[in-house]
Amino acid sequence: MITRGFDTIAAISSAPGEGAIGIVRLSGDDALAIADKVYKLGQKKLSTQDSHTIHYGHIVDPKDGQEIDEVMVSVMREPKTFTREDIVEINTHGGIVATNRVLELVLREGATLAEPGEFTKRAFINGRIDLTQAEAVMDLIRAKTDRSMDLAVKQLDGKLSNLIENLRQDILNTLAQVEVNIDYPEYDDVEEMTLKLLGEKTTIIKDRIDGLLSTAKQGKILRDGISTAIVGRPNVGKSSLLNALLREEKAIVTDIEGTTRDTVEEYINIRGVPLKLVDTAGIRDTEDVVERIGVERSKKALMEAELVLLLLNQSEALTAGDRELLSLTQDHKRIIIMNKIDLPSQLLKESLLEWVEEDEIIATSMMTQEGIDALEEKIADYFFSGQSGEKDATYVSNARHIDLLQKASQSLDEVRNGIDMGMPVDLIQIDFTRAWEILGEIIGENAPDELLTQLFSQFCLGK
Ligand SMILES: Nc1nc2c(c(=O)[nH]1)N(C=O)[C@@H](CNc1ccc(C(=O)N[C@@H](CCC(=O)O)C(=O)O)cc1)CN2
Ligand SMILES: Nc1nc2c(ncn2[C@@H]2O[C@H](COP(=O)(O)OP(=O)(O)OP(=O)(O)O)[C@@H](O)[C@H]2O)c(=O)[nH]1
Ligand SMILES: [K+]
Ligand SMILES: [Mg+2]
Repeated sequence: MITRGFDTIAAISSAPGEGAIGIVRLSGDDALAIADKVYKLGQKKLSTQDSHTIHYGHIVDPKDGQEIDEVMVSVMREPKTFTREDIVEINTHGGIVATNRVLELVLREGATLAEPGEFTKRAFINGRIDLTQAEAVMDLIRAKTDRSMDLAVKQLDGKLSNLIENLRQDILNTLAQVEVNIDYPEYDDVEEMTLKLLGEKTTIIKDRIDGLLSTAKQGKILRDGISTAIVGRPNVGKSSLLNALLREEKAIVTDIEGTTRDTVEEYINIRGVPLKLVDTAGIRDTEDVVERIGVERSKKALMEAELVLLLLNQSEALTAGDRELLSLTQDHKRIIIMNKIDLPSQLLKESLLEWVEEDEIIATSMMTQEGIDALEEKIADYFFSGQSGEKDATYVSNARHIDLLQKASQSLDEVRNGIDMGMPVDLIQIDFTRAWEILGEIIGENAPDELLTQLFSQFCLGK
């Protein structure tokens, strides 16, 4: 894909399906020439228009003169464009047929169908953005909460890139200083001085890398959300809890056991902590085929969850089913919710302490909303212990970045070991340089084709 280089690509850049306006985007040297072939408004030519202007007209099939759509066409000339190539955006009437027909026409007239992410890939290859910014484009599209969106926008702005660039510059400056020392060994203690310099810089740079790595756990949470399963036997109030947290009657609530048949997923923001919340079918043995499949899905959601909200009905005594769930979730990060405290109590907190830690328990009523606030606080505390207010911090959230930062940190450990073991400077320099190279991989320097293909193939078509 990368070697194809500079042909002119085209794709539908708006969401598939019906919409008010659809966008067919072209990028490359022939974008304007191709657009001219299909655009019609009197004698007007798009190729003679100023950059960053928009034009009313029609898309007409040059073969038979048939009018395809009434459009607005944006003309953007390189280099100040998304891809750093000439870009034409044809704004069609939204709808599957109009956008598809315009796309087919420009493909017939010389454009090549863009691969997923190819526009963004060109922005990267042409040097407008680095790899972390390209990855941020995808994160931005996928973001499900305000916090994950904020995180992606910062990365798109180059916040992470700048940090990485600065670290690399520091390493480079140090290496240059080491070279100078080696080239001019006028003094007897030059070796000692050089090792001292390397040692100090290694500590400073490694501290900064480790500092970034320490944000990884929270970064991942902010980006992906915490997968949270609401589980419990039938009728304990799981769907009522989902609705209470969403503040919306999303899931069906009835007094019939087995109301929820399938898992229901929602993204929500609880005090800055994004959750992927899954309401599940009440877990019990059942003859009902559909419900049984639902129960299997509940167990799967439970197993995959990072956080389990286990509901008990405190107006009933603990059942065998409750005990099974208590033991099944033992090794999970969990909150035990004693629900229905508006009803007379049959289940004492004290009797639960045999099974669970006191601070795992919280009491609620979905009828009176009592305890919802405390629950939200507990969830936020679990993951942020009061730090969720740090809006301006840079978080690393991407597994690829985390992996490379760890490797860079390890190379610096090697540098430190080398110094401690009295290794020669030129060997120590190798590990120091290695850290510089690894940091370069984060921003996509010398990125191998396979990596780019793999990364950009995860993008949407037309992006
Ligand atoms: N119609 C339309 N809307 C869109 C996009 C698009 O491609 N087309 N975008 C697609 O994702 C996003 C906007 N992202 C963009 C990022 C950079 C440039 C750009 O032209 N950058 C140049 C020039 C900046 C300037 O004029 O100062 C540059 O960085 O050199 C354009 C769009 C969201 N909205
Ligand atoms: N009194 C009282 N009733 C509640 C409370 N929470 C839920 N309920 C009621 O309990 C019944 C079951 O609630 P659901 O939210 O459907 O329970 P569920 O756990 O999702 O049930 P299944 O999906 O069937 O497993 C409904 O009639 C709710 O109105 C509560 O705190 N107090
Ligand atoms: K129910
Ligand atoms: Mg339910």
